[in-house]
Amino acid sequence: MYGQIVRDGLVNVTGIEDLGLTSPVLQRTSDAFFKEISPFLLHFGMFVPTIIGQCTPEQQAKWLPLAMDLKIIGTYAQTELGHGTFIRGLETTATYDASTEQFILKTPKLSSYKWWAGGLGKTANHCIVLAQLYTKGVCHGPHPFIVQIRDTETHMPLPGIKVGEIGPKLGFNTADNGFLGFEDFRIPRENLMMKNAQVTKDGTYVKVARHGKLTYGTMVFVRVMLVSDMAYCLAKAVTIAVRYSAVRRQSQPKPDQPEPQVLDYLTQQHKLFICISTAHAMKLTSTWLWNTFTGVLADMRDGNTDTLPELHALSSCLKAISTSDTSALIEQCRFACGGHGYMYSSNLPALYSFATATRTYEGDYTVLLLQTARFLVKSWEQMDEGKPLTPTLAYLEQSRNGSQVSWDDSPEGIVRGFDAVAAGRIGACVKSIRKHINNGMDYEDAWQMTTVQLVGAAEAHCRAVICRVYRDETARLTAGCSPGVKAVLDQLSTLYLLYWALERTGDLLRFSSLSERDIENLQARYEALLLKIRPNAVGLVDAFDFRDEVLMSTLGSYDGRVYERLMEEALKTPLNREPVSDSFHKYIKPMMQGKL
Ligand SMILES: CC/C=C\C/C=C\C/C=C\C/C=C\CC/C=C/C(=O)SCCNC(=O)CCNC(=O)[C@H](O)C(C)(C)COP(=O)(O)OP(=O)(O)OC[C@H]1O[C@@H](n2cnc3c(N)ncnc32)[C@H](O)[C@@H]1OP(=O)(O)O
Ligand SMILES: Cc1cc2nc3c(=O)[nH]c(=O)nc-3n(C[C@H](O)[C@H](O)[C@H](O)COP(=O)(O)OP(=O)(O)OC[C@H]3O[C@@H](n4cnc5c(N)ncnc54)[C@H](O)[C@@H]3O)c2cc1C
Repeated sequence: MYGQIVRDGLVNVTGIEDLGLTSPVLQRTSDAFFKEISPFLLHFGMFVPTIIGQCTPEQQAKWLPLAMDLKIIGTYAQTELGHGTFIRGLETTATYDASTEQFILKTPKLSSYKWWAGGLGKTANHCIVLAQLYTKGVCHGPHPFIVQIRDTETHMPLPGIKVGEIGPKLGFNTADNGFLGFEDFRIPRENLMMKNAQVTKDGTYVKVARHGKLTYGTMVFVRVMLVSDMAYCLAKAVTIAVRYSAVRRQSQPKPDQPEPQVLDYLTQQHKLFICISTAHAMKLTSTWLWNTFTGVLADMRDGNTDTLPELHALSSCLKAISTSDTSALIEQCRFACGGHGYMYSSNLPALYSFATATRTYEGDYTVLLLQTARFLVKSWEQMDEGKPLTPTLAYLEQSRNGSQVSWDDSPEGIVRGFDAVAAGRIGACVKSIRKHINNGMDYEDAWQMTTVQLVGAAEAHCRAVICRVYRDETARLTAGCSPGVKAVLDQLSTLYLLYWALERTGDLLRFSSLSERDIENLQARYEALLLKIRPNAVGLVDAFDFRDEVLMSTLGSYDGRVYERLMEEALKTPLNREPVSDSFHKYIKPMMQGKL
């Protein structure tokens, strides 16, 4: 199994390399080899980006060619058995020894062991290790080190290294996630990645970066990438589910009529068409977020970190919401395919297990939304002090006078409605925190007592951002399209707004003049729109243009031969190699004969 995985991974990687393509393409082509993830994903997805983002030019000149030519294979080992979210609580230490100009790495107890790094179990021979940096008796917090853990000739763990595979998981089972412990393991001083902080030969700590969290830069990059990846995953899942729903015929709503395609049921359209819209919404939002990210990187290259807090807040909530929505909607695609959606050969289980993992890694959902909430509350307080708001929070101004937004069910009106909900929920959080403080709580406790509301406010902010970006980008990108294409894409973006307006009627009743009659109108418009989209549903998923080799699905293949493919896959299962399993003779027959 592992051998096949590595072989496929190398065919994929070297094939891309031969074509001179870059690692984002690796993502896409690896899907033709793996239903889940390549064992080399962490190498290209985190090890290489960290060398680029955390090393000096001299260090990059040493390590980058080796990594890009696969002369070394790396991963990213930050999380430990005892800590993942709380990076400042990481226990692995790197203590500088000036007499030898080395760092001594230690995992002082079991909970300090690195745990989870993809590819660490059996594939990688190097890794980025986040460790608490000690020099001259002072701890300077978590810093990144590049560490060789295996002999590049024999692949044996180096002396002082304890490394292995963590065992089966819900998914990601082609990623050999591993554990790693250090017993007084020494590395050269130069293996501290020194772009943002340095230690001189005599052990003096020199802070380079003006912003204390640039060490966390790789995580921001990956979170930005994951939004795009979720769009891609969801597009695959809804392609499978819509094509299957066009093939599947079931039940007889009208006597003497043939069984209809299940795609003709309004409830099936309700399950699936939001998935098509959401894939588009997240793809357009991810491109917008990527452009924001590259803009902030450019600012930081000019020494300006002022735009980093907004990027952290955006990447945090968009990663949280895109992964949460995708997990839920891929499961909804699985539900829409009945029993066959539960078959591994449908590829929906693998897509789900991949997406649901992404809701956790690279920052847990709740934790990241609270990061965004921290930025929202700070922005509200700055608005109260008359300071300017960042672009994505401009809508807070409308809440300054506290007047209720009048409901307008046009697409732009609905977008403004979501702005009002976000502003209202943030304001409610600020009010709650201030109430608790007035009742004698300190700020930290007042914050903790408001965290349920804060998570909701961050989600509302994120939903408002997605709605606005999706609406604006659709208008911009369809300006030059044919009327037919424009009409269909407008239907999808309007469906997204109507769907979420109906999902958030409570908030809209609270923070706008939405009435019960307005809700009835929304529901009627939504249902009518489902019927309008139905004729184009298969065409819309075909437009995602997934080859069968990438979709890897018995239900979603282009030719629609679902039952033949299900049977073909069934007959391949090892249990069907012999008509009678030897377990019959060993166990079942003796049991039947009372001999067990
Ligand atoms: C499979 C994917 C397929 C395709 C994707 C394509 C490419 C991706 C490639 C590879 C990825 C593949 C697989 C990934 C495998 C998974 C890897 C991992 O999971 S790596 C480990 C990830 N771990 C985390 O994300 C940990 C989350 N925890 C944190 O981020 C922090 O600890 C947290 C922010 C939660 C809290 O830290 P703390 O020190 O307590 O900070 P505090 O809240 O006090 O805030 C202090 C201050 O700092 C600001 N800040 C915090 N984080 C950041 C940041 N990242 N950037 C900038 N600023 C930050 C925070 O806003 C606050 O500022 P103020 O004081 O408010 O000014
Ligand atoms: C498939 C997979 C692959 C991974 N790959 C890697 C990898 O390659 N490299 C790597 O370093 N790591 C990796 N990880 C680890 C991942 O980054 C962590 O699991 C993730 O950051 C969550 O941290 P945790 O496990 O400590 O969860 P915890 O933070 O312990 O979460 C447990 C619960 O506590 C809650 N919680 C925690 N802090 C707070 C708070 N401040 N306020 C409110 N609630 C809170 C969480 O919301 C959650 O409900 C991977 C994980 C998975 C699942």
